[in-house]
Amino acid sequence: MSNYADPSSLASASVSAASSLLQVSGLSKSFDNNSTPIFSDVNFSIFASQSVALIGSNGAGKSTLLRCCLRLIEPDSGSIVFDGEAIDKKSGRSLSKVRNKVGFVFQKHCLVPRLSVLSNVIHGNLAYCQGPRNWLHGFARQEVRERAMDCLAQVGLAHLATKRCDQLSGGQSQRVAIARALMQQPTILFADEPTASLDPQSGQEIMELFERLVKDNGLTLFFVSHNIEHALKYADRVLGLQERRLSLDSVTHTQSLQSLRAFYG
Ligand SMILES: Nc1ncnc2c1ncn2[C@@H]1O[C@H](COP(=O)(O)OP(=O)(O)OP(=O)(O)O)[C@@H](O)[C@H]1O
Repeated sequence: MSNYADPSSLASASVSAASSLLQVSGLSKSFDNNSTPIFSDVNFSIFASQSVALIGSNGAGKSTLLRCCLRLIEPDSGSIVFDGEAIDKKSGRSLSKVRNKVGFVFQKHCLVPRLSVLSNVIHGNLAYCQGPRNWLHGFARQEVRERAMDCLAQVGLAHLATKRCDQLSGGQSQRVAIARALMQQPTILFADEPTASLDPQSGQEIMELFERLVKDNGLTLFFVSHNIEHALKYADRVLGLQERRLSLDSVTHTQSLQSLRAFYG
């Protein structure tokens, strides 16, 4: 487990923004004006090279919270400091610049089915490209192609570079999605239920891949999961949304399957 300033309590928001990669303070969100918020006054910090799991029942607001952290969904109130920069008031290009530091992996990997694995990974570089020519890997610069191959090697799929994505298994597709996210050279990876559609073995392999990326590459991981065994095994810290609050913020080694099951009530 990584060493970090202790977030074993809800006090993590008091740690200074300078020491955290992502600091969220007083975040609230409701979808309809004046309706009961999905969550309110959420405070937490994520530190570099940490793996942090976010758990909670269906509908607790996990995906919404993840997206609010980058203002992909606009929060109603609260402040967000990412990599030392307040992003509350940013817009346009300066907000995109911050978002480019974040790799996203979803339950549904959203690959382009008819394109090759390599082309899909190269798409991860689009944020850094000017013009549409780079959309096709045939036009991508050699260094970009080499980096894409390197990302594929990191997820163990270099040998499938030329295969079409609609010929991959679910686990392989998720690896391609991770390679595509790595192509962005992210500071942090946000993963929303990355193993939910995978069988237990493939799901574990994906979590082991994340673990390696955190330990060996120093990547920071923020993942949503309903799998509390994964949360305990692969996260340094676990956050839990319940009854519209972030009511759990704990290092995982003080938690157990029993305590996390109890959290679900
Ligand atoms: N765009 C939207 N408009 C209105 N309500 C929404 C919207 N997106 C989400 N919600 C509502 O917000 C609540 C939280 O949804 P969210 O998807 O964040 O929960 P979750 O904890 O990720 O759920 P699950 O574990 O089932 O994926 C739900 O009641 C959902 O219906």
